[in-house]
Amino acid sequence: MITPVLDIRDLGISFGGLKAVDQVSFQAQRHKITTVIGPNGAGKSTLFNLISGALKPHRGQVMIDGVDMTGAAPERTKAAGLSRSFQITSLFPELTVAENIRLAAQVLETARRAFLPISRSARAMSKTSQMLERFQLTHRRDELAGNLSHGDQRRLEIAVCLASEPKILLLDEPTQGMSHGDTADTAKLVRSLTEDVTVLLIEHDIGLVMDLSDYVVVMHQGRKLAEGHPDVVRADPAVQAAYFGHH
Ligand SMILES: Nc1ncnc2c1ncn2[C@@H]1O[C@H](COP(=O)(O)OP(=O)(O)OP(=O)(O)O)[C@@H](O)[C@H]1O
Repeated sequence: MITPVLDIRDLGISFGGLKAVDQVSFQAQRHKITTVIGPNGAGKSTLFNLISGALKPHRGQVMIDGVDMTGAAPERTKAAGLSRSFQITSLFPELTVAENIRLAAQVLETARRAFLPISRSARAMSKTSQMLERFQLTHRRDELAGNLSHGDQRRLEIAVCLASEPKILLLDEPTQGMSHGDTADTAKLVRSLTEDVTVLLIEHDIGLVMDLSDYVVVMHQGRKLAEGHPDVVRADPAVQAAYFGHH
């Protein structure tokens, strides 16, 4: 049997009496895009916090590539190959575009080489150039990250996440606040990421979800309401009632 890269089993957490995530199970298949959707307050961000280790679940398990990482701190899930991009920008605005990427790529150097001067961090330097080119940011490499447009910042954030060569990328609304053109470019970019990583996405733009996702998990009031291929999920009457507001 093939081990799923991410296996969520019966995951749950409560805040006071509120079951924010309740008995949620699903698997993300390697090099595919799995998207978590659901109305506001459905538990999507909490689910991401449980997977990345920002929150410890009260029940259930998080398996990364067959290894039990339940409740492991974010540094450990990161070392296990999980990288997360936040809704709120997490770049260093006072560093250049290239420096932001190189900092993340520094983990590729062996421990012995990690503290070498920048000019001798060969792997990190080459990864940085590769990311700049792939994300069409080479012409902006020496610009301060804080001076980039919103769309470019979001793309840089994804480049930073990818620079450490993770197995799984958690993207929380990568197109939020983007123009129509930037959204289309980012969708293309996210699709191309599956060459390298497995993508777990939170996205509100339902058109984008249907275009982009290989698999959709629908959450509602903390629970998994449905899962499957985008077309199957869209046709599900329970999903239509809860999410699209139809009856
Ligand atoms: N730290 C917390 N303490 C108490 N309640 C919380 C906490 N974090 C989330 N909640 C509650 O848990 C529920 C799920 O919230 P969550 O942010 O995960 O939903 P979401 O699906 O990501 O929503 P949105 O689409 O609005 O981002 C909500 O009712 C929220 O108010």
